[in-house]
Amino acid sequence: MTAVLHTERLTKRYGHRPALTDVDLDIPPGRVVGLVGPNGAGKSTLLGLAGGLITPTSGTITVLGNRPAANAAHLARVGFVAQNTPVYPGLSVRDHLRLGARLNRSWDQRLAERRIAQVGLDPGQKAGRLSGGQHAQLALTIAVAKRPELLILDEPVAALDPLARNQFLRNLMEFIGELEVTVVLSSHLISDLEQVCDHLVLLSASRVQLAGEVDALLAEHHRLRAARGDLDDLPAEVEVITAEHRAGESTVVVRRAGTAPIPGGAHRIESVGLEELILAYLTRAADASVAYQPTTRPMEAQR
Ligand SMILES: Nc1ncnc2c1ncn2[C@@H]1O[C@H](COP(=O)(O)OP(=O)(O)OP(=O)(O)O)[C@@H](O)[C@H]1O
Repeated sequence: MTAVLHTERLTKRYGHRPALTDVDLDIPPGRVVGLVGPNGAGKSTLLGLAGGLITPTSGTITVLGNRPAANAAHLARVGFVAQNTPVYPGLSVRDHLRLGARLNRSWDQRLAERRIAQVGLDPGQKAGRLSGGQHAQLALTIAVAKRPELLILDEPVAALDPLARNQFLRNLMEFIGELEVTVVLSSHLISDLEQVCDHLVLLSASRVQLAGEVDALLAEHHRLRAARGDLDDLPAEVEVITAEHRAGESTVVVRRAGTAPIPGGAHRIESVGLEELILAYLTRAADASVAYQPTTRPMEAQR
């Protein structure tokens, strides 16, 4: 199956600052991919590279079998909603749909009008007068009405209130079903991603820390509880992601390769949820970056 998004050692630096380092990814078609990571992890950079807004420093990226934004026909196959997708303030919602129809050969006017009505946007309203949430809904409508094969959404729900967010995600799921589109969606709201994503990419400090199908990742990870010290000698196939020690008990999140047996020392083996899994990897990445931080004490004070 040809990957919708394929990268090999994809790297982007701004000056000396790495935004993305040696990223190898394969996103199969039909997935809804949640892209997560702390501020500055490289999420927007990855999405910008996929949308052809920026170019790599090294490595390669292909989108739908071609380089990003290769030509007009290729651009038409990708819908992109950035964090602050521009609209024309002086044009009405209806004008934006007209413009979309003129610029996109595969434009679906009925889909666009239905969506505008569903989310309660007034077609006569000037885009410059829309709220942040309404603005996001208009940008998404334009992106889906192109009937893209790949829909890239950079924190689309950040500006929405909880009710609008819920409505946005329900709408999105409806459209995903109808359009048979692959979606890559970045968000800090893990509970939202949990509702819609079947694939996960976790970035931290410019690198991919975890990637794969959500169900497979959840099946590979476990929470072990044991008396403190009983989990000190885990076999090599059982990788410790995070460990917490409290009141004589250790709680450890582990990744088990294949069918390697869980060690006998654990008195409880529990499954983990997506939020716990993501937090475990983010904690590990944050701990690693603290461990490698050079001391910030001035030389004078150290003497
Ligand atoms: N145009 C730019 N010029 C210089 N540095 C940049 C530029 N864009 C991003 N960066 C840097 O690249 C790194 C990754 O930024 P990016 O915006 O991709 O992160 P992010 O994961 O999307 O963050 P957030 O969750 O805050 O939106 C950061 O260190 C950021 O400061």
